[in-house]
Amino acid sequence: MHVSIVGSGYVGTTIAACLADLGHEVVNVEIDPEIVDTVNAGEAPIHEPGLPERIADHAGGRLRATTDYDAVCDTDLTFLCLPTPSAEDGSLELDAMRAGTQSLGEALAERDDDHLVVVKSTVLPGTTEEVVGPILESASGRAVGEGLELAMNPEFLRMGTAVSDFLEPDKVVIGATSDEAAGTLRDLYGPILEREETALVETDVREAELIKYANNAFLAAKVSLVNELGNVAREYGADAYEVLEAVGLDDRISEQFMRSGLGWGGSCFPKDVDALRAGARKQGYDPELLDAVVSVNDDQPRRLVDLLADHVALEGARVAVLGLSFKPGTDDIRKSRALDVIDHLLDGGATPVAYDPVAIDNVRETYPDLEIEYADSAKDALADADGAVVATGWSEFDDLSFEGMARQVVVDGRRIDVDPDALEVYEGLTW
Ligand SMILES: NC(=O)c1ccc[n+]([C@@H]2O[C@H](COP(=O)([O-])OP(=O)(O)OC[C@H]3O[C@@H](n4cnc5c(N)ncnc54)[C@H](O)[C@@H]3O)[C@@H](O)[C@H]2O)c1
Ligand SMILES: O=c1ccn([C@@H]2O[C@H](COP(=O)(O)OP(=O)(O)O[C@H]3O[C@H](CO)[C@@H](O)[C@H](O)[C@H]3O)[C@@H](O)[C@H]2O)c(=O)[nH]1
Repeated sequence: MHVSIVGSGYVGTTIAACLADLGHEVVNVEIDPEIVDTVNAGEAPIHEPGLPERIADHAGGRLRATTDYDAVCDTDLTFLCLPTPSAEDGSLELDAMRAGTQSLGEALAERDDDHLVVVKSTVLPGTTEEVVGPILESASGRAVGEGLELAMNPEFLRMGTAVSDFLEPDKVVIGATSDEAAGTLRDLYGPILEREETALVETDVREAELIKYANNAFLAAKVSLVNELGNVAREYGADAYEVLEAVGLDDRISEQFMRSGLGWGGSCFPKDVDALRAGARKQGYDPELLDAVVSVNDDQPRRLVDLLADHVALEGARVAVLGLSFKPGTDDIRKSRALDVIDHLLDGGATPVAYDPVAIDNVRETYPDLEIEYADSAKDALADADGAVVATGWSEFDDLSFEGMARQVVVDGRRIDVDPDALEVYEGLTW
């Protein structure tokens, strides 16, 4: 099929390369010309395992990128992979969705062929039918249901494993306004749906929209619960990892998402839980449990720095910060807990010396005024440091040598593999 994808960020670029891999002709429509040039040069604009080789294989062939919305006219369907960030008050902000939908609608006005528009972005119930649909209709002069179809198809891929998550998902959720729209998506995902492990969920648009938020809220809540249990375990002098490993053997609970420590960050959980909380309040419901999920999470970085401060006077201390990305395997630093750790260290008067294998440039560009030092390796970050905090669980931190530190005081928010007996102080946040 011929597919256009509006927005070539983490999701749009990944699914474009994967759909090209499945044999579709794909064009990314993106406002950032630098991203467009990068994709057309056969390179990945983000760090994501499996993506560079796919873009290199298909760019100039089944995959291209452009800033020109007219490209959608040569395609059968368009995915909207636009950002849906939080506004100041945590509510869902739809400016980019509105602007992108308007441009898409204007482009589609030029053609009267059948076209399916699929909302891939995470949006609250009602957004697809009450915001996207009407903008499309007014900008295109066409009516939804009359050759212009609308669907919502949330995405569950994770950063760091985005390619395999997309190609080998647990489920594909299709919320369509017509059988025709659902059928087009079933055809598009043919090889993915043929896998025995892929469940197909066909539902109404509103349910599809909410499934995505419920999924993320559930996972974020699980990690916050695990962190609360971890904090309690530590007070009892018990190892939360041993406790939760046993708990996870219960099929009803599962072993996944059981890593306690510094908590959840990233481009999705924080904004999606906030949007759901704000949305629920707007509907007249007070989401007390979700509020607690956030406050437990918000406290973990401070707890980690307090733990360090039990052993090292922060004022004037040189502190190695190991890891900056919000999780291993990605250069994404959005709402990374490492940044909160850095803020607390700075508040305490310490000098953070940060190292990350792939995310340093993103931090430098995003926070040019951040008064920290950067190191080219973990070894360099640790050199002469009075203490170290582990903020992201990159595997290269396992079995790291802490030699060269002024004092071998290590506090760990991610449970890396270390030999505690080889260190002056080793403290785990929840063990
Ligand atoms: N990142 C994830 O892991 C993930 C997973 C599932 C769902 N989602 C959801 O997918 C959506 C996109 O997320 P993302 O992480 O890819 O965002 P992103 O910020 O990485 O990418 C969005 C892209 O859209 C481009 N853009 C903005 N306005 C545009 C316009 N008017 N026309 C064309 N391009 C425009 C931006 O330049 C950017 O490259 C969000 O709703 C997010 O919640 C993200
Ligand atoms: O046991 C765990 C598992 C995760 N995390 C943290 O939780 C955050 C999110 O991790 P993960 O879910 O693996 O990464 P994301 O790429 O943010 O993916 C989530 O957000 C995406 C965007 O909505 C969804 O598509 C995915 O299904 C959902 O897992 C990260 O900070 C992790 O460090 C923990 O602290 N402990």
